[in-house]
Amino acid sequence: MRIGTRKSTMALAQTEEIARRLAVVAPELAVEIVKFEPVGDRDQTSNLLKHGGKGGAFVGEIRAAVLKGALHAAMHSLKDMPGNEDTPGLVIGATLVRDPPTDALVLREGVSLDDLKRTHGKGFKIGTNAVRRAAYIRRLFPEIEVIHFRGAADTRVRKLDNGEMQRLPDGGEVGPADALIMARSGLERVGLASRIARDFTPQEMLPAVGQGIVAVECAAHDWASRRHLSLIDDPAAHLSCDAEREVLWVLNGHCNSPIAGYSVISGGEMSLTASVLDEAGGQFIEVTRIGPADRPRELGRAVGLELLDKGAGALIEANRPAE
Ligand SMILES: NCc1[nH]cc(CCC(=O)O)c1CC(=O)O
Repeated sequence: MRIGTRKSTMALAQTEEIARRLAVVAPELAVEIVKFEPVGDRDQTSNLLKHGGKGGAFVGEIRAAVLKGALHAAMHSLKDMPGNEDTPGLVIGATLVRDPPTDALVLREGVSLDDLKRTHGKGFKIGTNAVRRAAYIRRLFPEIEVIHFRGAADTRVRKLDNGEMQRLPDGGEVGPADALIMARSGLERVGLASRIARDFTPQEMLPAVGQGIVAVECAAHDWASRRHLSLIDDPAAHLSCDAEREVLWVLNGHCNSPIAGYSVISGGEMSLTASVLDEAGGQFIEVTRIGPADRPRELGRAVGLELLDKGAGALIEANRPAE
């Protein structure tokens, strides 16, 4: 099985995890990891919107290789997979057991959490490229300055520590950052979890749809690969994937939309919370519903429709990038 992946430290760690799990359940299968450097990684300056958002920037080239048969499978962070359109011919063959879904604060060396608290965020620069994180951090620390910050997980922390400026698409630059907000799971995968100064609970900062879940995509007609991938599929993660992504689908979420969604399964029930914010964090619509865990799409649909009833559509359209 040839599995395609980005070549960042985090992506390779995720793909190696897939290979390890396949080796346990299908020892006869030879796995080859094929590294790609998609445009979103080659260009470290532009806003991702220029490359068709996260979808175009990170997953487009690898998907094309699966579709033409050059790869049997593609590794994706589920969080980075576009949720408002299908890719005909491809299916998610496996979702791995979910890693911690939450976001965390990483401080520049020499800066303490007390400094941040004392200033109530004043004069502090927090780097992130995610509209959702920017919106939540502005709710938590209203006076904080949020700056555009790009790069693979380990690169981002290195830029923070070195006090590097972030180049901007318009030729200017911002920085240096005093802190970053990043996914705990990503930091763990690149061996930087010890740098976490504070974890945000899902209540403080609702995770992105699919955060912490590694997905493996394959061709719909490739039954051999589908059978192998089904052996490493975690049913609970797959149910959460289906519920959370249904919300994105109903909301027609684009790559610049501040949408969050997180589900928890307990016994036979699933609780799904999703929210839509504006970038300034001033407007905030949140919905929670509970339903049978084995009907995740129904639950996701109900949550998505209730968000629309409460006015989410206008917030999402206001942030939609021009075509
Ligand atoms: N867009 C980058 C990305 N894609 C997935 C993760 C890690 C978390 C995950 O697996 O969901 C990250 C890094 C981050 O958000 O800090």
